[in-house]
Amino acid sequence: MIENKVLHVADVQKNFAGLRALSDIDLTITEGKTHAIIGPNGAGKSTLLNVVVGRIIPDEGAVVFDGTVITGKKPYEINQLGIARVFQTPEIFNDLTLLQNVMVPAYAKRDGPLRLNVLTALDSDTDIRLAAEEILEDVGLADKRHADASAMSRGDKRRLELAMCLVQRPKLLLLDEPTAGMSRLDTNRTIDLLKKIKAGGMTKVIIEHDMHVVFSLADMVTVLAGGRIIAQGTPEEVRRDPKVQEAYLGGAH
Ligand SMILES: Nc1ncnc2c1ncn2[C@@H]1O[C@H](COP(=O)(O)OP(=O)(O)OP(=O)(O)O)[C@@H](O)[C@H]1O
Repeated sequence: MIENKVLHVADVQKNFAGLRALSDIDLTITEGKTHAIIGPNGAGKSTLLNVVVGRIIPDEGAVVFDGTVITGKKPYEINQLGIARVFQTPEIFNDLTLLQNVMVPAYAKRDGPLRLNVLTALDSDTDIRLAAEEILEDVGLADKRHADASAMSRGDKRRLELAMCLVQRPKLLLLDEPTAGMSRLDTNRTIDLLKKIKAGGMTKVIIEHDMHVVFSLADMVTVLAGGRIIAQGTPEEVRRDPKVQEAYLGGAH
């Protein structure tokens, strides 16, 4: 079977004032798979994600998404091409209801950078409203759809932000520590939700410190340390790799 590569990060380098944050990063992500990126603090994981979404321009190398070089494109252009990102800290609109929050990115995907009249359109566009309601159902927030986002728990905020990405029906979903700060119960609910999304065939890249989450979800794991890839493989291969145990797991887990 020929596997389709959705994303290719090709020989990327990034320096910050003399600090080498990313060195010789060459990484491919296969369609339909969940690919975890792990590594100790400061390994370069967030920098790599920022390069993919266009927030950071690499000094060298390129990112190819779905056959198109996206290096140098603006974040909203990359988003429109089909990459959505869930942030470590949810970026939601506190003054809007949950439903309105999910409708806003659906407009952004359809119409480009936000239209000035987006808030008045929120009440009138039936297709987008129905799509948003469906996604809220999927993430288990349908009964709260008319509540203000400001009143939500942290776990619910993170699920709302996931819904805001899913409504765009991205080809590639990037998740930056989706379970950070969650209770074990909320973590397990998030794992179940992400498994459900996986069944729908969406490709995902997930940065995660929680090994329970990584081993529950990932088909492939890339390990970064000091801005370099030190290991890649299935979760089992990576778990057994002595370099990984030394650099990341400390040999203790
Ligand atoms: N904008 C910046 N300016 C200067 N240095 C930066 C910048 N962003 C990141 N760095 C440095 O680059 C290195 C990689 O940081 P990055 O945030 O990508 O690591 P990380 O693996 O995501 O870490 P964590 O798990 O702690 O979030 C670190 O040494 C960090 O201090």
